[in-house]
Amino acid sequence: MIQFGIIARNFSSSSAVQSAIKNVTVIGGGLMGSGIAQVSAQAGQNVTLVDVSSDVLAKAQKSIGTNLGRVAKKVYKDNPAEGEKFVAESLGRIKTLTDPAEAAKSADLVVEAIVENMEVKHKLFKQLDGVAPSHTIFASNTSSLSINEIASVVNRKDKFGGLHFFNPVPVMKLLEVVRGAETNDATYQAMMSWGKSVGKTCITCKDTPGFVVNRLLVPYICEAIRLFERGDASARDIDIAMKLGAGYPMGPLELADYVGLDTNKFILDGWHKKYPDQPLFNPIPLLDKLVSEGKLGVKSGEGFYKYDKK
Ligand SMILES: CC(=O)CC(=O)SCCNC(=O)CCNC(=O)[C@H](O)C(C)(C)COP(=O)(O)OP(=O)(O)OC[C@H]1O[C@@H](n2cnc3c(N)ncnc32)[C@H](O)[C@@H]1OP(=O)(O)O
Ligand SMILES: NC(=O)C1=CN([C@@H]2O[C@H](COP(=O)(O)OP(=O)(O)OC[C@H]3O[C@@H](n4cnc5c(N)ncnc54)[C@H](O)[C@@H]3O)[C@@H](O)[C@H]2O)C=CC1
Repeated sequence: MIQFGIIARNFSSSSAVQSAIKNVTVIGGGLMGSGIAQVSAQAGQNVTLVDVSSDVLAKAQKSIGTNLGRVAKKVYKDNPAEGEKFVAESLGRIKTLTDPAEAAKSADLVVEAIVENMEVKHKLFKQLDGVAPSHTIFASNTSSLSINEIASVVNRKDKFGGLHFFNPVPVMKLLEVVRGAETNDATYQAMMSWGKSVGKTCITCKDTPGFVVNRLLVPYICEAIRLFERGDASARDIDIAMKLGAGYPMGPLELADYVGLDTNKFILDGWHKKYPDQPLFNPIPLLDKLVSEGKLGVKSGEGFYKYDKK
């Protein structure tokens, strides 16, 4: 229920925050990109959702429709017709494309949520920099890569920053707004207002590894995996401990499965390579083993727990 309050705020005119950004291009239609497209569209913005795969785009449209339905059912519980209108209008604001360059031509803001790979992100932003209007702001939703390093390939470094959302995007209330070394004040202010306009509470972060949340969350999850690996407690007991003893909505091993064990490993390995003297970032043999066995968590049907395959 608490989560729902923020969803309602996205489009309640009395409390909505206005943003100069009206046309948003979201690149990557997976887990995060589809959520970012949803919250933007339900806040009244024109959204272009881009993915290299048209199958992914079809799947994204379906899941956005389902999640908007969840919102409508709650907000318009006494007025189902209005709820249907809300879903149809929000969906109507999202168009899909497979060509990022085409999509960037009309964007005030591009939010990138593609695969967590520096080379692939560089290739994309280099291409977009050549075609997007000069006023267009570029932002990355990266979990663990450096914003400055991603921005290094574009000319508009002053119009580049990080907009880091959390999974599930329609529910999680936080947005980390990351100022890169060259992000100018106007870009930073525009990102903050845009974040508020899509219903998020924004915090300001420097371009440090994991910003705020992941810098704390990833080592915490890793310590839980190490504790389990040592045989100090069962997975169930570790999760119960942190839910009932610390008030977390999910235990650390459940959360690791939810985020994806491959994603956890990718973040850890990247930081270990960059900061080999930080013991919190040391590789974890159990995590490596699970990932090598294809046990990636919820998405693969098994991680620390077993799940119905989606
Ligand atoms: C890796 C990174 O870079 C950063 C990250 O994202 S780190 C991960 C951050 N995320 C977290 O820490 C998530 C922690 N977990 C939670 O907050 C909660 O367990 C949860 C919100 C995921 C689920 O909550 P829950 O109470 O157990 O389940 P549930 O009752 O099904 O859902 C609560 C609400 O969220 C909605 N919801 C749940 N999952 C949803 C989804 N994927 N999309 C849209 N809505 C969703 C439900 O409809 C429900 O809404 P109402 O209250 O309005 O009915
Ligand atoms: N999964 C999570 O919990 C979170 C992930 N992130 C970050 O968000 C980004 C995306 O993550 P997910 O949504 O989980 O990944 P995902 O794998 O669900 O989606 C990525 C999508 O990008 C598409 N794609 C890849 N290259 C592309 C390109 N050049 N042009 C257009 N589309 C392309 C893929 O087809 C895929 O559909 C990553 O940088 C990740 O680190 C941030 C917060 C949380």
